Amino acid sequence: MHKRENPMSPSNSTSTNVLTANASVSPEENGLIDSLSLLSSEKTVQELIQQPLVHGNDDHLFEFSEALRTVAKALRRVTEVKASAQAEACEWKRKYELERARNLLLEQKGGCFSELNVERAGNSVNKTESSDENSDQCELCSGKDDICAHEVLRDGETDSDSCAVPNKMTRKASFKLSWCFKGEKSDRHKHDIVSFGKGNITTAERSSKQISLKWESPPQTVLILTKPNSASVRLLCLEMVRWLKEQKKINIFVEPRVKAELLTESSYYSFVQTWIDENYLLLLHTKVDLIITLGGDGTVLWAASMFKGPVPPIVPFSLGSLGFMTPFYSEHYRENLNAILLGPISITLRHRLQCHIVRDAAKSEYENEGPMLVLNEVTIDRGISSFLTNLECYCDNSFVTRVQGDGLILSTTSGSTAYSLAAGGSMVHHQVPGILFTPICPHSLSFRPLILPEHVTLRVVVPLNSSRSGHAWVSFDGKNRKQLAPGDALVCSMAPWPVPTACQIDSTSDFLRSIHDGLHWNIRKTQSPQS
Ligand SMILES: NC(=O)c1ccc[n+]([C@@H]2O[C@H](COP(=O)([O-])OP(=O)(O)OC[C@H]3O[C@@H](n4cnc5c(N)ncnc54)[C@H](O)[C@@H]3O)[C@@H](O)[C@H]2O)c1
Ligand SMILES: Nc1ncnc2c1ncn2[C@@H]1O[C@H](COP(=O)(O)OP(=O)(O)OP(=O)(O)O)[C@@H](O)[C@H]1O
Repeated sequence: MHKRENPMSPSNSTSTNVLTANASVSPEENGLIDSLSLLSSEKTVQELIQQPLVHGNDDHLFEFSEALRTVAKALRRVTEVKASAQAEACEWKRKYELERARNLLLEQKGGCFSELNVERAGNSVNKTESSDENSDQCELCSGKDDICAHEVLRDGETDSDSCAVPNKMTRKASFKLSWCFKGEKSDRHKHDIVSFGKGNITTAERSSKQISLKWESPPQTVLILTKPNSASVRLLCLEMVRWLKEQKKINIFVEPRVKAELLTESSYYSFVQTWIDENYLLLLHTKVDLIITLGGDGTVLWAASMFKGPVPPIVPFSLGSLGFMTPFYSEHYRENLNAILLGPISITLRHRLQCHIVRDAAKSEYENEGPMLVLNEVTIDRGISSFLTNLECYCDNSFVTRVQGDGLILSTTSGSTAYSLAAGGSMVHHQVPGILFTPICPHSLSFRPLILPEHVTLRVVVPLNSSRSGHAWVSFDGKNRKQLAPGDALVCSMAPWPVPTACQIDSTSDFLRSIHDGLHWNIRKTQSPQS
């Protein structure tokens, strides 16, 4: 007959663990306590269940061994239920992520397919086939040097309701983006940022290079956005609309206010398209190949704020006072637009920050606010309060600092020449990936501005105990001020949708020109040579 082993015998590994743990209690008690903690391991549970029953004179030992087996079985049932719940949760998560990825893909392809009945254009069979291949491989990447390509899209019959011009077939132009190196198209773009072959660490990419946009099909639809209340802007708009329509056969969208202005001028402009329902803006990026802004930096900010997702390339014409983001001169609009409609165009991808307000009083996630996208900066300040702000700042959950002063600016690199600069922050080239952390009038001699990497998530909390300063105020690109109550937080990270702006020359030349011309940066009379 098979000799059953005593589970408490030193030869048994489980019982060895059980018996050697705690010397201050009896072996039986000690074994039970430690066994319970060990039972959390699935292997241990299995081993205990498979233990043979104890046969011997010691009734206590027998009972103890039976109790252990019962506990082990119960724990195994719990583990099984938990595992199956986890598997189910994983499966739902996978389905959710698949569905989400599919929706994003559809959105990138051209908005809500089902709502708008957007189809791929059939004007070129080869082109459609090749874009199908690309979309299988990677929706956005189609070649070694290419960053992404748009597909040619066509509207169906059903989207006339919110648009002044009914059932007009408009196409989204197809384009390719590629990296350039010192003005040349480079075939050296690699996806590996760091390689460490043979133990030697080398880097291939440190920041994005100049990006070039090449049209694959001609752009056909342009959205013109204008600064309000300006006679010169209005005149230029009238002229530009006529020129684009008559010389370039371009479809034109304007804001409802501008359409009304154009019609007051002449009924000739009735071909210009607009929208009535603000929801139409959600799909505007699927219609528009280019955006032209006529105004100053504020008009570029306005243009960016209209697009909560992807943004078509912006061509900013300067009709303002400073024009950091507006490199094109309005006097030369014909030459500039001729060149841009033909392509290729050097573009700057201006990163945006996406911000959420997490309310302390919110009962569920849905009561929080966001995302709000900013091209320049998000500012948290003391508003009309005469007390210092008291803001706790965290970076990826690590405590950064407490801001005691007038407030804090979280800025993009595009915004580095705006409010952040005025508050003592550095000017940063737009292609340097980073988030600027700039205090406003900090009451501390040692508070210097920081630049943090672009992948971090920043959280600025108004502490619950901030009894003196109480509330703080948050504003987005200088607009949409909202109050933050004690306990509320602003959470901020890099948005996935940059604002592509056309360059006059290239990103670096335009940046340097803007700080020289706009700010007279480092202008000083040259010291005369010693005589
Ligand atoms: N003390 C300050 O410098 C201060 C205070 C408040 C707001 N602002 C800036 O104004 C911006 C809003 O601009 P607006 O045109 O709607 O308001 P606005 O008409 O009041 O213009 C503010 C000024 O900021 C300039 N500006 C805007 N963005 C810039 C940028 N990226 N680089 C350099 N200068 C820039 C504009 O050209 C304009 O001269 C905010 O995002 C903020 O950066 C600056
Ligand atoms: N299409 C628009 N609709 C409503 N407001 C707009 C529009 N375009 C611009 N604005 C607002 O008008 C204001 C002035 O615009 P903008 O900054 O372009 O002109 P500016 O002040 O003359 O130029 P600069 O900023 O170079 O000094 C800004 O606050 C901007 O947000």
